[in-house]
Amino acid sequence: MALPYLFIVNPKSGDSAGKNLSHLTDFLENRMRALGHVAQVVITEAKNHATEITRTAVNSSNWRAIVAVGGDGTINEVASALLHTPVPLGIIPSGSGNGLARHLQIPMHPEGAIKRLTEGTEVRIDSARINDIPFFCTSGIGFDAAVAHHFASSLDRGFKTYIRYSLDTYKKYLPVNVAFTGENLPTFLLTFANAGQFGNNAWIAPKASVTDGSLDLCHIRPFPDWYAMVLGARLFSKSLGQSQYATYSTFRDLTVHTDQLPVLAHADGEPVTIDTTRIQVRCLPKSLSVVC
Ligand SMILES: Nc1ncnc2c1ncn2[C@@H]1O[C@H](COP(=O)(O)OP(=O)(O)OP(=O)(O)O)[C@@H](O)[C@H]1O
Repeated sequence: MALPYLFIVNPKSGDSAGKNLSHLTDFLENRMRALGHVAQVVITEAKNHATEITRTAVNSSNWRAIVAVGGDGTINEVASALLHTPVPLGIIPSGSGNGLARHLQIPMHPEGAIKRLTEGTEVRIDSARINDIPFFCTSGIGFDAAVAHHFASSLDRGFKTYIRYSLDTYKKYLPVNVAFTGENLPTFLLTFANAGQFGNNAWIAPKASVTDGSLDLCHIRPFPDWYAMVLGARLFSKSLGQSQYATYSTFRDLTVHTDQLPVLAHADGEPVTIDTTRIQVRCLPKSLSVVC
């Protein structure tokens, strides 16, 4: 008999305050059954629960795929437990930004995402770590981390909330000094990108590839206030590489020093606080299978 799929649903992701969970569960089970597959659906009860569910599932059964139904935070929790295993990750995007799903061109609509899940191919992609914290899409210190920390305090999610919190953070934000590759630079933002976007088609590293065995480094130095709109426009038109304030390179292993403790960082949009001034970021080539 064909192996079953396990769907792990985050009820708190995206614009999901009023998400009808029994409707979603029925939809996933019925749609999969109609396509001739067996599906089991589990709903998370707290932060990090998805990692626990995945770890137990991988150790106790064989699965065709374990599917994160949520945003980049949910993917991070599921994928962390699938690293270096043969079990592939599936994605049904239902987060606020869905950066990795968009990068992989997985349809945003559940119907299309299920079709991709059942008909797509398995690809071995890179993952990464900031210190010992795994990430799959982007991580960073500076402005994007400040937004992630601010956003985490919000009860609302979704794209509009991201924009509101980004503008709010910008008004109070002060650039930091960061040392990397032998230079100490005033920094608005320093992003480590496995995939190309933060989510919502905000392309921070348009040339990033999840299969090239390296991460893209995007450094944006402080800019005058009038330039913020230009930067925003460039972010959403995939042309940040043409900005005079942005510098790009690629790396496999990078050491970053900052004099601000604790360091506010993010991993896939989830706020992370680091207690060391020395930060190590490294790529783990081909460490995760994804159906896409
Ligand atoms: N049952 C739950 N109760 C509360 N929080 C949860 C639960 N399940 C998961 N979470 C947390 O919800 C947070 C948000 O999840 P996720 O990142 O998937 O959605 P999002 O932030 O709306 O989307 P994106 O990351 O794509 O912008 C994560 O930090 C995750 O750990």
